Amino acid sequence: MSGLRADIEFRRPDFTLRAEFEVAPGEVLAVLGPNGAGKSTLLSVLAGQLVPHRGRVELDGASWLDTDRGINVPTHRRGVGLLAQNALLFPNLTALENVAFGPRAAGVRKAEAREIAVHWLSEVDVSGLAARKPGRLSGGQAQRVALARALAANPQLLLLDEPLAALDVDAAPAMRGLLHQVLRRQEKPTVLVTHDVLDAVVLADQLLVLLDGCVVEQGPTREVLARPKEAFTARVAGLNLVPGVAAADGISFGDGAISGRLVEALEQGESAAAVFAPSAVAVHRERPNGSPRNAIPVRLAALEPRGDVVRVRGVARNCSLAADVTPAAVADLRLTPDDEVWFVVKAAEVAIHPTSGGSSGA
Ligand SMILES: Nc1ncnc2c1ncn2[C@@H]1O[C@H](COP(=O)(O)OP(=O)(O)OP(=O)(O)O)[C@@H](O)[C@H]1O
Repeated sequence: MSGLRADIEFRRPDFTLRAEFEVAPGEVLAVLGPNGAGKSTLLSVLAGQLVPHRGRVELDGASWLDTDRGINVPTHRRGVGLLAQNALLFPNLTALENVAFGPRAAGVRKAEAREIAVHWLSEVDVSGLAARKPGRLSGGQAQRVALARALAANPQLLLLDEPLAALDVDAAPAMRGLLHQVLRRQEKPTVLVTHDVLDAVVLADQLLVLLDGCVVEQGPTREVLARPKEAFTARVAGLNLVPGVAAADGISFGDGAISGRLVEALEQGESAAAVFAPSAVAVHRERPNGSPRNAIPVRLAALEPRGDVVRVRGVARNCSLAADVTPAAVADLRLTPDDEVWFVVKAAEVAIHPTSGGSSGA
């Protein structure tokens, strides 16, 4: 089979990681989980830096690791491209020389390695910085060069380890948008470790949630996040996420629509999601008349006290949604599970993100 297949069991005295997954060529798998869940351990096993007690890792049918057969291909022969939190560029080389380094190390002639580097610097939108050394690059620019360097080596497998975590709030969205563009053109499998659910929404086709070394959720990103089974996933998701397809000023979602702010340019019909916070949602018994706000029909599932507010959970066309309202509002509206209500949210509070994957989910 082509793509990545892994079945791993890694033990430490107080910790065991068990995970089994496949990532098809061109697909992105996001691994999400709290501190200590085992995300870095999993990446290190894929990269060959840690050897598990039991396991198999295969890429395009070639075995990288098979503990039963005593196979363990060393890191430098796995063809893994790694983008870490920090760019880790060679300080004495220019951006261009940093990117050309991988091809040169693989025996490509100087002029050709330079051409490859020029191509990848342009793919990540930093052609103008080719002659600069890392000391004169911003964090976001350095991370783009590091991405170009990882891709220029023509890796069999791309590993992204919290690639946006060290960027400031201005640089992270731009880099996320760039990764979205670059990864959708990739033909190799990618594994992305992240704390940020938005990275999974925008970049990943598949999502694997780890808790204490165990896989607690696994499946298409939008399905897992729209219908989280685990409280942890619902909490990290923390945001309402409605999968659909891009429409004029938002998404269409079944026979309804949700308007919002486009985070990136989107073509109509492209797969997209509307993302908004539970605190932005008001709950109404009747559909508000003549209001420009979004109104989504919801069947209530549960009411959970959370500090000063009550989290009202409901389901709209198979998608779990949450609203945070005051206890007084819950009492006024006499909300109880199974009620049919309207979740109302202003378009200005809704972000429309492109999402990975071909299926519309609408
Ligand atoms: N070098 C090590 N030696 C011993 N135990 C370790 C080592 N590295 C990690 N651990 C432990 O293994 C478990 C998994 O850690 P891991 O770093 O894979 O988690 P993580 O999900 O990447 O966490 P974070 O989000 O904090 O980076 C944790 O219990 C951690 O304390």
